Amino acid sequence: MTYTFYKYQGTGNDFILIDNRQLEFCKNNTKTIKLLCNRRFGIGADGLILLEQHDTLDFKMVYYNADGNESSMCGNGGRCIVAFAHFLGIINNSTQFMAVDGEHKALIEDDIIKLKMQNVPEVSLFDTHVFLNTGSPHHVQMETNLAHLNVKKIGSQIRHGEPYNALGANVNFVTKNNESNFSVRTYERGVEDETLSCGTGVTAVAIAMHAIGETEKNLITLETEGGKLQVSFENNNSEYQNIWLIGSANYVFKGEIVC
Ligand SMILES: N[C@@H](CCC[C@H](N)C(=O)O)C(=O)O
Repeated sequence: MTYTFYKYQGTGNDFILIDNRQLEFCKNNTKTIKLLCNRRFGIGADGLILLEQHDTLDFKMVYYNADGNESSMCGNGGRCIVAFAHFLGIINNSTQFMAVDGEHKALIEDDIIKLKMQNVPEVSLFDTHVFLNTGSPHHVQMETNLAHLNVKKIGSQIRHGEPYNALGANVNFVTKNNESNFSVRTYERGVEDETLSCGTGVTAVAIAMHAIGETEKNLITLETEGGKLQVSFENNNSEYQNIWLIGSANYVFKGEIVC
């Protein structure tokens, strides 16, 4: 079968998007999805996302990492699929859609997509790092020399080591620039490399920095290798609520694949 694919990126986290409302895409073929995401033998992407129909909401998002496996929530992918649904004419400037971690609301203002994330009821603090789940599991640790850090090597060791082991976690390294601005580099599980930006990752970083007292702000700017993102939230009795991930999401190109 021939499918039209669309390439989108959100602060350099790039995705193949496919309109699968007819449920024709070979979604259980891990090898094919991995090949499509390969940067030398395929289209090249950090992940592949299917837009499918949902009974009560505007659409459903199905997310696969570049390794071909379906995974947990992707924040940048969530912002990209909203831009894609808008391009397809499925939605206007606001939407409610289903993802693997539940319902999400989103708002569109030009190329800025504001995505509401699930509440975060628990943030685990350790001497060296913070662990929390923002739709995907995230290890967050502060670093003084972010620019020279070997993110792939150290991130991989942490992702595969105790206590994460085979299930793994995404690993975020952070430097504080000021009360409301932090720089972040992320090693992504399922891509098994550093990506230019991770949406659930910067969300985790903003909340972690608040939880450990590095900031009292509730609107944080995160500088990633692929650009700026913003995260806003409320903290009520140690649960983080009303969390929004804000940033650009853009169409790159389209093409055809046969599989
Ligand atoms: N790029 C993502 C996170 C995608 C999921 C992650 N790789 C995992 O498997 O946990 C984002 O923008 O949130």
